[in-house]
Amino acid sequence: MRGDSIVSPSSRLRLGRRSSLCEEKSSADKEKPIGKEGMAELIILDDDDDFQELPTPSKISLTPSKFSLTQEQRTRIAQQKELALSRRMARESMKSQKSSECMASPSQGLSTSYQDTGKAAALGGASIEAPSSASGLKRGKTFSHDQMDELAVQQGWVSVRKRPVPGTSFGQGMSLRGWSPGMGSSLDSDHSSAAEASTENSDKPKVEVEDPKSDWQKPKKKITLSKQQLKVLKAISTGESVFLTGSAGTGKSFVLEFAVRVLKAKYGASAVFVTASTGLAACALGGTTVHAFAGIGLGVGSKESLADKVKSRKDSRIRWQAAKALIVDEISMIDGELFDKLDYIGRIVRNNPRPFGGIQLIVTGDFYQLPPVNPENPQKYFAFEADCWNRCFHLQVELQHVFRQADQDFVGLLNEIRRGGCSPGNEETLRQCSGPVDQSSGIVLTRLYPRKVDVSRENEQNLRALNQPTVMFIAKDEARNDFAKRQLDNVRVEAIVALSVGAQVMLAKNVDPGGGLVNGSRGVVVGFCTPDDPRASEINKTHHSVSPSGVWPLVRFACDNLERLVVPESWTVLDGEVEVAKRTQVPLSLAWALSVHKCQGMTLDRVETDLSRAFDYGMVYVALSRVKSLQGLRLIGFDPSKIRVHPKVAHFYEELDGANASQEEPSFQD
Ligand SMILES: Nc1ncnc2c1ncn2[C@@H]1O[C@H](COP(=O)(O)OP(=O)(O)OP(=O)(O)O)[C@@H](O)[C@H]1O
Repeated sequence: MRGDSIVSPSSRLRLGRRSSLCEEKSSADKEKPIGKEGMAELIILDDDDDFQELPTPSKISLTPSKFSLTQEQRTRIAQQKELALSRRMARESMKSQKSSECMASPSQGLSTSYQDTGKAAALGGASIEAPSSASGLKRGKTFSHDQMDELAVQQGWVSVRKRPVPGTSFGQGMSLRGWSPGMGSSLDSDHSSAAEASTENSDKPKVEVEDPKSDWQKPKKKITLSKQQLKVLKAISTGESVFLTGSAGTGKSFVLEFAVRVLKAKYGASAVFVTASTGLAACALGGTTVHAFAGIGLGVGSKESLADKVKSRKDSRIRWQAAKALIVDEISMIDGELFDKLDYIGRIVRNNPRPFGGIQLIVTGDFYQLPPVNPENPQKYFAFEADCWNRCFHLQVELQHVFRQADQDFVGLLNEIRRGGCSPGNEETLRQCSGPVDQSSGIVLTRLYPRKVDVSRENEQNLRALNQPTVMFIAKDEARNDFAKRQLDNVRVEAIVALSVGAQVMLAKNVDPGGGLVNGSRGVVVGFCTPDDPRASEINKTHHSVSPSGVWPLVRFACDNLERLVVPESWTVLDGEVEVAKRTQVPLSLAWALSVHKCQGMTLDRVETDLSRAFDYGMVYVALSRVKSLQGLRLIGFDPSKIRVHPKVAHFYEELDGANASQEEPSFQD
């Protein structure tokens, strides 16, 4: 591990402290005080204040389905409960051996509450508190699991299939709690290994916070921000612009989630814009692409013409002028030319000579991961090559402690690959990962492929192997012209989606970020709602062309194990603010296999990958670093020559290290 890890403002990187971030203030967006102890405010925010305020690109459109509970189902539930309870007890006993001041005590973990949102379900704990909203029930009264299971079904919080569907991988049946976190979903966050790793660290984490991703399936675990993470959040809370980098799994996105809360508390939600380089990353944060925020369409053209375009369009002009903080995630995929253009537009549209017109910038990403696709100007391939880059940030911070993987040997191996190396010992370790991975728990391996064509082949083969009738969904596409129509190829859902019962699927749109249903959420098709069902006939009134057979998929999602009816969604292609094309389709794609590009930013439990055809910089590193442990990795076709690092990236991080070494402030390490 390298020494200092925070690049504190060196003369090269530092800007003077800004007392105020922008001139214009309205009563609506007046800065809210965050108090002397800015971070204290940060960590005591209610979960209700959580990310529900994030801009959601679409309305919630998935509705839980209801079924009645049979005796057979009750028996199965009881079996699942026993299993869950024994797993839980084993976990708790392991945890108690590693007791730590920064984690919830095991006794806390043994009971949990149903939440008032109605999405609650039981853990394997001994007793469960009923929601206050449940009719006839008082908060605080405890119920057996059986009572709660029945209550949950009666109240419509959960639904239970009448019989298991062949090929179903999630929980193999109808358990209310058969899902264990991280079963191949990008958004499952099981912090146990991470928290354990952090407690073993000598740099005692400072602040306990509620994990914003905790859900009703798990006890709310206390998680602890590392000193570095805390330092970054403090800087952000005092209005500093920060570039936050670090290897995969160091918690960049995790810090961002808190940063969004801090900034919204400070400036008001309407002045904070959450963006990312790709739609997938943006959706995971509940934001939009940086192009959409900027109102620059595809971003082609001179910076002057783009600034004119933004100024002439009311919506985009108002957005730029209202912004007090701009968050940009996955910066590695934004090229330097575009970054300079954004800086220019900010200065011109806001009539303010400071970088980005004085907007506080929070930029995150790891340049060792995937690079920009087709950068406009090869001289400015990476964002750090932008002329404005070093003027933009008060702080450039490289997080050091990896939370995603607890095994330090694996972390060392990944860090070596990140920097383009692979020692003979590590190569041997990876070659030994070619054997089968334990799938007895029903967790299906996610296969990662460098090329999209392999992803399609694999998904199609698996669909055929189910040997179930296939239902076709045909997108309704609308476009102003041929150019706009071609842009629909970039939309995250295919023109034709073929589904069968048992198909492993992934959501292609953020439909309910608060409920965990986001772009990338994993699920399984458990049935189809037929046209005689009132819900289906309602959808068919407007979207019959999408489903010629008039049926609509019922999907059980991993995030909460609930079955939902999935209805069509629309994706639009904008040129600036003008809608030029639109696709309407069921927001699902097959998910036995994923492309490496699609999985950047995800945490996966079990991965199988063939990287012999990896072609881009950082691709091998991105694929391998998704998985939490070597035990969850099946690697076939490993070729060390496919580990590629762009020399400019290596140079950038050497400079960052150099700046670290010369900093005067005490160093921070995890
Ligand atoms: N302080 C912490 N305590 C416990 N868990 C943490 C902490 N910070 C991050 N994590 C967990 O570590 C995992 C990886 O975090 P995250 O996805 O934010 O990393 P990242 O740096 O954005 O990774 P990538 O570069 O791959 O996108 C997540 O499960 C996250 O919840």
